[in-house]
Amino acid sequence: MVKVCVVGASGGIGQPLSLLLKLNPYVSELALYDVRLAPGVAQDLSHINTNSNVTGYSKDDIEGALKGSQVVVIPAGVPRKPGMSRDDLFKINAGIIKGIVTSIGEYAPNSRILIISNPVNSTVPIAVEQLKAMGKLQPGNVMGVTTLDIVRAETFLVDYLANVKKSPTRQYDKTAISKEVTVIGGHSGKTIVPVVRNELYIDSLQDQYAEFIHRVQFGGDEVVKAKDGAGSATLSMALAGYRFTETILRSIHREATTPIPTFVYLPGISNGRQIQKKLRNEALEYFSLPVRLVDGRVSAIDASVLDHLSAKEQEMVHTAIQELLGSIDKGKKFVIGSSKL
Ligand SMILES: NC(=O)c1ccc[n+]([C@@H]2O[C@H](COP(=O)([O-])OP(=O)(O)OC[C@H]3O[C@@H](n4cnc5c(N)ncnc54)[C@H](O)[C@@H]3O)[C@@H](O)[C@H]2O)c1
Ligand SMILES: O=C(O)C[C@H](O)C(=O)O
Repeated sequence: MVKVCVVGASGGIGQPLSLLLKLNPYVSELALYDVRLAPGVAQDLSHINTNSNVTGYSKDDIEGALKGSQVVVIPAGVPRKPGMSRDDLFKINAGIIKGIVTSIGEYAPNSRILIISNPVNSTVPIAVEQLKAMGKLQPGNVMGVTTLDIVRAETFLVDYLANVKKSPTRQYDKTAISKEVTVIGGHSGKTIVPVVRNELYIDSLQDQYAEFIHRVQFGGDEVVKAKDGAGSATLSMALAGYRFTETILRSIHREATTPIPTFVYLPGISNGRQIQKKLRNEALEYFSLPVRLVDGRVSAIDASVLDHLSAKEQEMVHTAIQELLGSIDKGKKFVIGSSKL
């Protein structure tokens, strides 16, 4: 049985994510931490009659929340408003993530750390560098959550295919088609690279293929615009964050899991160096790719998806890498300063 801690539990993502985790049979203890309102959210959830115990921790007790946690999920920090990029959140969220990860290094150094807070392309490097500086880094434990991009890609692919002539969706159910698409790279605009495994689908989409790619890459903007100043994706993100966390929990319980993409520190993973070569950029330290899990930790990267990329997908990977290099560098510099790089 597992203690899961949600840091940022009172927020737009934190609350529905905590609700979903309250329903998970593998969770024995759900620790909710936030700088505001977490005891209230925990009291509310504690009236649900599933087996886990829920406790809310107030601002000054992150130690209590983290101690004994095997999994820590972090949706803490500010969300975007219309006109902002995810990178605009760096100013506030970089410090928030550094602080939270420092506490994790102190109180739950062996936990799996699932980072939702944006900009993911920089917050994950911040977490890794901070743990490194503390001598507490276990690279397979630090995962940037990119699952929302996959959820979107699955949804949009089915939507587009349902509307094109000669659609193969008439022959397959939605779940089967969902398995034909994944997303690699990073979590922002052009760093998001949707990969459609079945060429038949790309052919069917024709000129809507470009539209499909754009919607996956900029799906976050659609939500930010529609929420009109009230924040960004929360409910679809809670579902995505739950899907990722559930996979980690199943792996901890020795269940076989299919490789799931996550944004990881390549040099720290067993076959990470090979992946850097495969991506033809040995300076690239982070990338999201499907990973194999052992005990809920990344044990290796499954890069088979890279072997079958179309020319267009290769071009998108190249573009993604150029942008990622800058965002990663910015995250690293925030922790270790430019002089040591
Ligand atoms: N990875 C993704 O795919 C993805 C998707 C959607 C949103 N996000 C990001 O997730 C973050 C949260 O989004 P939201 O909509 O839930 O925002 P929100 O403002 O509704 O909630 C954030 C919560 O974090 C809390 N918080 C702030 N500083 C904290 C700290 N130091 N310790 C603990 N809690 C703290 C706040 O009190 C608040 O309750 C944003 O950065 C957003 O950009 C990422
Ligand atoms: O778009 C955002 O700022 C939130 C999130 O990263 C998303 O993709 O919805």
